[in-house]
Amino acid sequence: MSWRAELDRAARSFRAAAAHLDRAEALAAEAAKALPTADSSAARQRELALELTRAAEYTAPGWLTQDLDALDVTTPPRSEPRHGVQYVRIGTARPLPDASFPAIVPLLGHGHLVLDGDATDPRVAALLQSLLLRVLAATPRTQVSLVDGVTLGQAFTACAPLVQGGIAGRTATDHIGLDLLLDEAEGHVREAQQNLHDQAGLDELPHRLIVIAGLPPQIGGGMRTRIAALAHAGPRYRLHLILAGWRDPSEQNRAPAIDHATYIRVGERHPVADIAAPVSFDPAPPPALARAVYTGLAETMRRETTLDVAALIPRQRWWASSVDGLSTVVGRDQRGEVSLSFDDATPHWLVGGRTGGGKTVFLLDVLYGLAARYGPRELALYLLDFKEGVSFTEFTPSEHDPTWIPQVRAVGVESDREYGVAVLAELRREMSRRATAMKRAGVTRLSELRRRLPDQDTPRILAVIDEFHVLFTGNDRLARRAVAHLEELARKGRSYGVHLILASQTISGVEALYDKTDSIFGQFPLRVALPGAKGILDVLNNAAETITLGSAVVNHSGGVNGADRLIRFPDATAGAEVFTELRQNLWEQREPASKAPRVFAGYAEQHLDDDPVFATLNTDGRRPATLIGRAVDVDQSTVSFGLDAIPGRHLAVLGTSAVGADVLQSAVRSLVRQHKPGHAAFVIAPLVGAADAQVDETVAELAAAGHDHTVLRPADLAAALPALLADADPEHPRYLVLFGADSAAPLLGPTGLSDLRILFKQGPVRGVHVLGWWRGLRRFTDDLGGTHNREDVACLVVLNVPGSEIGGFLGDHTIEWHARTNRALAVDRHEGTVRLCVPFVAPGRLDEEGPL
Ligand SMILES: Nc1ncnc2c1ncn2[C@@H]1O[C@H](COP(=O)(O)OP(=O)(O)OP(=O)(O)O)[C@@H](O)[C@H]1O
Repeated sequence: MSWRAELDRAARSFRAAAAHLDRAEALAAEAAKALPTADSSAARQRELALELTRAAEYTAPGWLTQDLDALDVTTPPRSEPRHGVQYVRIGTARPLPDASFPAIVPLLGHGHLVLDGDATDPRVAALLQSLLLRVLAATPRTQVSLVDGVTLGQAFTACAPLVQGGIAGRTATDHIGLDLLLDEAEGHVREAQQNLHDQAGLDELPHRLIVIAGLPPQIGGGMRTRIAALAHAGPRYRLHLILAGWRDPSEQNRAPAIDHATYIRVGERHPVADIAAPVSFDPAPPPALARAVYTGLAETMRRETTLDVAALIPRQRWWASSVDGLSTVVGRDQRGEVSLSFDDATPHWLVGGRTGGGKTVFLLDVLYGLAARYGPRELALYLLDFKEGVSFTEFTPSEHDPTWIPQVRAVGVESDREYGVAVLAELRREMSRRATAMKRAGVTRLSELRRRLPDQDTPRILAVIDEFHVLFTGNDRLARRAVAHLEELARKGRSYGVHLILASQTISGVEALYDKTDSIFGQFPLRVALPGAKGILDVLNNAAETITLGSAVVNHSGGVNGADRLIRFPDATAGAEVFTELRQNLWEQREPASKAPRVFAGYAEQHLDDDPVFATLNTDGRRPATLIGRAVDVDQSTVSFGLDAIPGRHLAVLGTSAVGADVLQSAVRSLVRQHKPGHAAFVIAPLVGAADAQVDETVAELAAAGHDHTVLRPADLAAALPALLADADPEHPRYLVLFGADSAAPLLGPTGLSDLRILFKQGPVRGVHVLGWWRGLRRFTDDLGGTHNREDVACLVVLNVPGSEIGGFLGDHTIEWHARTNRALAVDRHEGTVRLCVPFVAPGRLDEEGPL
C-alpha cells in the first residue's frame, strides 16, 4: 500500500473513531504508527497531525492530553475508564517542525509503561511527574505506590499531599521498602482475585498505580521477577506499573520482559515504537498546579473516608463471639472500613501521639466499638489512666448519668502507680486461674477451653493503660513490679485471652518500655501512630510526622517502614450523643446482677460516711476496728486497724497536714459504732486549736450515741493518765484520744511522760488504747522514749512525713513513700503491712488544704 493510501485509510479511520471511543483508542495508536517520516507531503502530514490531535483529545480528553500549563485545578476529572483503555499523553510528537500531535500511550485498563532511563535523567523525572498528575487528576480514586531507589525520593517530593492524604504510601527508597510495597501489591491482586472468585466484581476496587522512578541498587533477580509477575497479572486486576530504569547492564542477568507494556526508549529520536515520529517528553507540571490537584485529592479523600461514630456501631448488639479474638471497626481508609483485632497475630497494641493528637478519642472509638459487639460474657474491660483528665469516666456511673458500660470491671482515673500495679496483679491472678482451668481441661489455648466449656465465664480481657510509662517512673521496686507484671501479661496474655493496649504521649514514655525490657516491645506487633507519634513506629519510619488530626498510621508489622496503612477515625467528642445512647442501651441490656465498675479516681476525697465497711459496723464484732481510709487497690478495700488486747495496739497519725485530725476523728467515729453505750469510755484531749472542729464533732457524736465520754482540759491530762490504767477493765475498753499529741509532752512533764509510756506498754492488754495525732515524727519518737520502743505503737498513719524519715524510724529503708496530697501510708507493724491509702477526710478538705 502506498503511503498516500495509508494516510487516507488512517484519516478515514479517525473520522469513524469520533463516533466510537473504544475504536478510536485503538486506531489512534495505529494511525500514529503509520505516520511516514520521509517523503510524505508536508501539507498532508499537517492535516494528519491535526486529525491525530483531535482523535487524541477525544480518546484522552482533558487532563490526559491537554498541556498542563493550560489547565487549572477546576478542570473536571475524566470519568473512570469503565470500559476500554485509558490513554495518557507522554509528550508531543512532531512529524514536522510545524506539525505536532499529542503522543498518547495506553495505561489504565491496558498495561504498563516501561522506560529504559531512570529519574536521574531529568527528562524521565519530569515525565513521571507529568504522568502521575494526569492519571490522578483524571482518575481520582487511583491508589498510588511510589518507589525511588535512585534519587532518594526526590522524584516525588511534589507528592507529599498524596502521602499525607493516604492516596500514596510513603516513597520506598530501598529494597526493604520495595519488598513491602510488592507485598502490598500482591495483596491487591489476591484481593481482586478473591472478589472475582466471589463474583463480587472489581468495580469497587480502585486502580493501583505503581510508579517506579528507578530501582534501588541492592535488589536482585528475585525482586525483578516479582515485578515482572505483577506486571503479567496486574492489568486484569486493575494494577498498572510505570517502570523507569528497567534495564540490566549485565547480559547474564537480563531483566525479565514486562508483559502488556509500552516500551519507551528515552534517549532515542523515536522513543515509542508505535508512534512513527520524534517525540519530546512532557515537562514537569507547574508546581502550583500539582500542589493544588494533590491537595484537593487529599481533601476529597479526607471527606470520603471520614467516618461518623455511628458507623463504628453495628446495628445488632452483642452478637459477636470472642472465642478466637476481638475485632472492631476503628475507621476507614480509601478502600473502606478498617477493622483491627486482638488475636493471636496482634494480641496487644501500642498507641501513641502527641498531646491533643486524638489518642483519647481513638481509644474511645475502639472501646465503644468493642462494647457494642461483645457482651459481658465475651469481653471484660480494665481501663487505667495515669494522667489528669477524664478519659474513661464516661464508662462509669455519675451523678448526671447513673449508667455504665457493663463490660467494664475497673476504671482508674488519675491513677497512682500503686493502683496500676494492683490492677496488673489482678490480671495476672486471673491468668493463673485460667492456666489452672486449662490444665484441668487438658487444653492449651483459651479458645479450646471456651469451646470445651462454653458455660464457663472466661471473657477475653482487654486492659487499656493510658500514659503507661508513668508506671516506670522512679525506677524503684514498684517500677520493677510493674515491668514484671507487664512482661508476663504481654508474653502469655495471648494464650489466656488477656490483651493490652499501651498508650503514651511521649517518646520517653515509649522508650521507657523499651529500656525496661526490649522483649516486651516485640509482643506489640500492632502499632497505631497518631499525629506527632514518636517511638511508636520504627526509627526509620516517620509516617506519623505528616498526618493530620483524625488520622492514624496503623502498622501490623511492629512499625516497619512500608507496612503502614493510613486510616481516618471519627471524632468521639463530636458523636457524644451516639455514644451516650449506646451506653444507656447497653446498660439496659445488662444482667440484673451486673455490678457497676470499681472506680478509682485518684483526685477524689474519701469519706467515712460513704464507706461500705463503716455502713456495716455494729456492736457484735469481736475486735473493735478503727477505719482510717481506703486502700489504693482494685477494690479500694477499707483500711483499718484492729484494737485488741495485744501490746502495741495503739494508733498514731503522723504529720502536720490538717488531714491528721480528720483521720483521728474517723478512727473514733468507727469505734463509736462498735460499742454499746456504757460498754466503752472515751477520753478526749483537745490539745491544739487546729483540731477544734473535729473535737467538737466527735464529742457531739459520742454524746448523741450515749457513750461515756470525758473532754480533758490540757492541765488535767497528766493526772488522767495513771487513772486510765488504775481501774481499767478489759471488758470495757477505754480510748484516750489525743488531738495534737505533740503538744502533750510539756504538759505532762517527766512523770507524765513516763505514765504515757507505761500506758503505751501496758494499756492494750488492759483494754486501754491511745489514739493520737502527732504533727511531727520527732515528737512522737521522743514521746515513745526512742525508736527502740517503736513496737509500743504498732499502727501508724503516715501523712506528710518524708519517706527517708519514716524509713529511718521503722528501720526499713526499702519503704518507698513520697508524701503527697490525699494519700497516706498505713503501717501495721504486727501484720507487717505497709499500704498506700486515701485517708478519710471531712468533705471539702482537699479544697481547703490545697496541695502539700
Ligand atoms: N478523629 C477526629 N476527628 C476530628 N477531630 C478530632 C478527632 N480526634 C480528636 N479530635 C479533636 O482533637 C481533640 C483532642 O483529642 P484527644 O483528647 O483525643 O487528644 P489526646 O491525644 O487524648 O490529648 P491529651 O492526651 O492531651 O488529652 C479533641 O477534642 C477533638 O476535637
